[in-house]
Amino acid sequence: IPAACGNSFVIVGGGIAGVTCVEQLSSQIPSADVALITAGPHIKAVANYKQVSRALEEFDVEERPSSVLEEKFPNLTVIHSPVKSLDTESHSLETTDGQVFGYEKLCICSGGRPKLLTQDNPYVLGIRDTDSAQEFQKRLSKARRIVVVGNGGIALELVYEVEGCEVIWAVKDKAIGNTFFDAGAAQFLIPSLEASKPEVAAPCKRPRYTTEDRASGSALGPDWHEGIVLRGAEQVSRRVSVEYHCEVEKIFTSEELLNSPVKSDCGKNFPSVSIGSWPVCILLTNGKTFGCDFVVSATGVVPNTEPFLHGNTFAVADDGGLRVDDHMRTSESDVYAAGDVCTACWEHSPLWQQMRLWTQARQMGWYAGRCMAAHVLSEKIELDFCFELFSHITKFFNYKVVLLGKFNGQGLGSEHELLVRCTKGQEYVKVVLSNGRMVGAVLIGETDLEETFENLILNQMDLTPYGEDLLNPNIDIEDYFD
Ligand SMILES: Cc1cc2nc3c(=O)[nH]c(=O)nc-3n(C[C@H](O)[C@H](O)[C@H](O)COP(=O)(O)OP(=O)(O)OC[C@H]3O[C@@H](n4cnc5c(N)ncnc54)[C@H](O)[C@@H]3O)c2cc1C
Ligand SMILES: NC(=O)C1=CN([C@@H]2O[C@H](COP(=O)(O)OP(=O)(O)OC[C@H]3O[C@@H](n4cnc5c(N)ncnc54)[C@H](OP(=O)(O)O)[C@@H]3O)[C@@H](O)[C@H]2O)C=CC1
Repeated sequence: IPAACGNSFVIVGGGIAGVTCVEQLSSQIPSADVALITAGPHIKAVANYKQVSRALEEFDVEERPSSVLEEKFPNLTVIHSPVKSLDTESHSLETTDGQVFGYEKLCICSGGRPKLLTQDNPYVLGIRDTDSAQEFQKRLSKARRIVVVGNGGIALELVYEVEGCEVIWAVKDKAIGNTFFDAGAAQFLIPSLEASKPEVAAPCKRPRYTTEDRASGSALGPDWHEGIVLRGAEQVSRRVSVEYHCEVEKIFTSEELLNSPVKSDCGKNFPSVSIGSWPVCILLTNGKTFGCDFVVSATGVVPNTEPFLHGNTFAVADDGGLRVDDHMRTSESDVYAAGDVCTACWEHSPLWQQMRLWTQARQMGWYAGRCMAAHVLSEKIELDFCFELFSHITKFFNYKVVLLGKFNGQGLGSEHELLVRCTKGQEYVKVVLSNGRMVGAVLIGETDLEETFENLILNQMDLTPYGEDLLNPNIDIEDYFD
């Protein structure tokens, strides 16, 4: 092993968490030597950052050459090579191209990878980065029917965006979108799946993930599908059938199918299709079988700790993430972690929970950078305000979606009540109250309520006297609480 060259700070991962961490550290201690080691040729950076309210933020994400970052921070070196191994005892790591780096403080921001239903099945795809999105697009262009498994963010986006191909959507739950909302919101959204998609009026400001871009390894993010054509081989618009309350029993390739007992079932639901015409067939736990061109496994992510962290004794959470404390420190000394790779294991604010999202990757990266700087400068630092209240803005089925606090009553058991207001095709507003105080909200559509509700959640005012008037559309709630 060549002698390790010493860097004060090393950050692994050029996604949003890693890059934000680098930016924060380099701004706070401009004289510090910082190395960013990342597997892909590009880095991801936050652009057009906008603080929508105290807790809500919006930003675009740009894929940039690393030289842009190096020009901005002269003491930064970016290395494009995957980390192969880490030795926390000697405070050094080695990349696959044989370079060895020492560190005073290290931050691991290696993200996550799709948690696939099954490994090594060529008919089961996951979507994570530019490469996997391109592979999906290529396969889709020749597909007549796909099966999407999973009920979270990627599935919600795909079933709405894919055209020219029949989509069978298999969900474990009794309603769609269970990671983001409840059955009421799902009912509000379902008609959008049956209607045709509205024309997109304004072009997307964010960079498109074109086929020229090589994979960066970083996760895709907001609007990733707007840069690519998600069209199958058929001349039909969107056609989605939802299979509720089921999981995958088995996935058969056509060869396996020829000798399998489910052979006669396959095609039962679609009698006009001969069994042999599909390359793969999926058997669901509700007893139905579907032949299809391929299966999309949109079944979540696993933190990216393999294989380079082997040989160390990191404490790992149940979800596979590196456990971090309220200063983003892992269990290994001088090693921090941020973004999808880590699991927040401090005692959470009653209104916050971790979700592996773009915003949290930025916030954690930024806070980890601050903590690393504070620790070398022997300064005190307290958990940042951004971990007080969970907040997320996104878009599903072309509706603006805002989630605040315990938006699904997470962890509240039966100790909560719900107020709901819904206007079909326009808005869905749900408020979660606990002991008369607002603890969460789901706002779908242009409700304009996010700032007021955020304040009501943060100030924990007793709302009992207002009763259902809280959602009375004839009362201007903003004035009410001024
Ligand atoms: C299809 C899709 C759509 C999404 N849409 C949204 C959305 O609309 N809103 C939202 O909030 N979130 C969304 N997300 C989630 C969001 O993209 C992630 O939470 C976020 O990008 C995580 O950032 P990260 O920096 O932790 O990890 P990543 O972006 O995954 O970055 C990890 C980095 O580590 C590098 N790396 C990995 N292993 C090594 C190694 N051994 N050595 C060196 N480098 C390594 C990778 O190359 C990469 O640069 C989406 C995710 C996907 C997949
Ligand atoms: N607009 C946005 O905010 C978007 C965010 N993302 C983020 O990107 C990441 C990846 O997205 P995605 O893959 O959709 O992950 P999610 O975590 O959002 O959703 C995964 C879904 O798959 C279900 N699931 C897990 N295992 C199985 C299984 N074996 N069979 C059937 N269903 C299963 C989960 O159910 P259960 O929860 O019951 O385990 C859950 O409904 C997530 O962090 C997500 O938050 C992605 C796209 C858009």
